[in-house]
Amino acid sequence: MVLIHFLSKNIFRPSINLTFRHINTKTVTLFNMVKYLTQEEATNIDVQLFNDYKFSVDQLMELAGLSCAHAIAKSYSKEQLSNKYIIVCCGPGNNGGDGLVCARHLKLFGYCTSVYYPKRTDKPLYHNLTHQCQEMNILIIDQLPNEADYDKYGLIVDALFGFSFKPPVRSNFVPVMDFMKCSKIPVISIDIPSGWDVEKGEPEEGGIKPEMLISLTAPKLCAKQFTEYQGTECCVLLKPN
Ligand SMILES: NC(=O)C1=CN([C@@H]2O[C@H](COP(=O)(O)OP(=O)(O)OC[C@H]3O[C@@H](n4cnc5c(N)ncnc54)[C@H](O)[C@@H]3O)[C@@H](O)[C@H]2O)[C@H](O)CC1
Repeated sequence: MVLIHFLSKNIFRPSINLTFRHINTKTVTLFNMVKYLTQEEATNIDVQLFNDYKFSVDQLMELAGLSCAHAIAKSYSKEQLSNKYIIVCCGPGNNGGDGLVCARHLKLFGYCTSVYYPKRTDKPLYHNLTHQCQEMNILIIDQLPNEADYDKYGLIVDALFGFSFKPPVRSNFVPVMDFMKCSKIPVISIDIPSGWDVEKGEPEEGGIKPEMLISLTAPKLCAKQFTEYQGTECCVLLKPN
């Protein structure tokens, strides 16, 4: 889980106190350190970062995508993936933008990287992020891989929907959701496992089961379905319960 410690007084001041209290025992758990956010709280932090702290979306997205690439590289070595592709599935919102940035940095780290971006957002930021991927020779694919090609892929990065997702998934995204659910290629989700309710978690009918969740800023309530970890690392591999 990657926690990008943005400067939100409301969220992180209590966490800092707790961190100090636990330092002597050497058993700091993430569970005790951070608050799990509701959908509304996550949205409000975003608003606060833009309006009060004057961050731009480009700044935050670059930081988010870079952190995701670091978390992935730390958890899955190039040797382990043995030249298999990482496919980054990008959605229409900022979560998809994080995915495009992440893809660019993964490529810079030397991973074979491709992007599936079915519903491109018609805004300059997204045009630029897509252009940067293309300029870096990242393969942008228009079709999901066929079953026969699944063994060319070592990882799926799920950057389809983040904290603004409202279930159920609309029909045009069902094929990519099915790909992430059924392909057996390990999935890493950025911020929220796509298709999960941000607060209640996996849908009753069964959703994607990411091997790793990268939480941005702070985990959202759905992350309680992952085991918390001990230690002070800000990036660790979590196994689903
Ligand atoms: N402060 C931070 O932590 C930052 C987080 N970032 C990332 O931004 C997302 C949240 O981005 P947002 O644009 O608000 O929304 P999403 O990407 O979650 O998706 C909106 C997008 O999805 C469509 N949509 C919603 N529900 C459905 C549905 N049921 N079916 C189909 N499509 C759906 C909606 O229409 C929009 O088009 C956060 O999670 C982080 O990943 C920022 O990058 C940096 C700051």
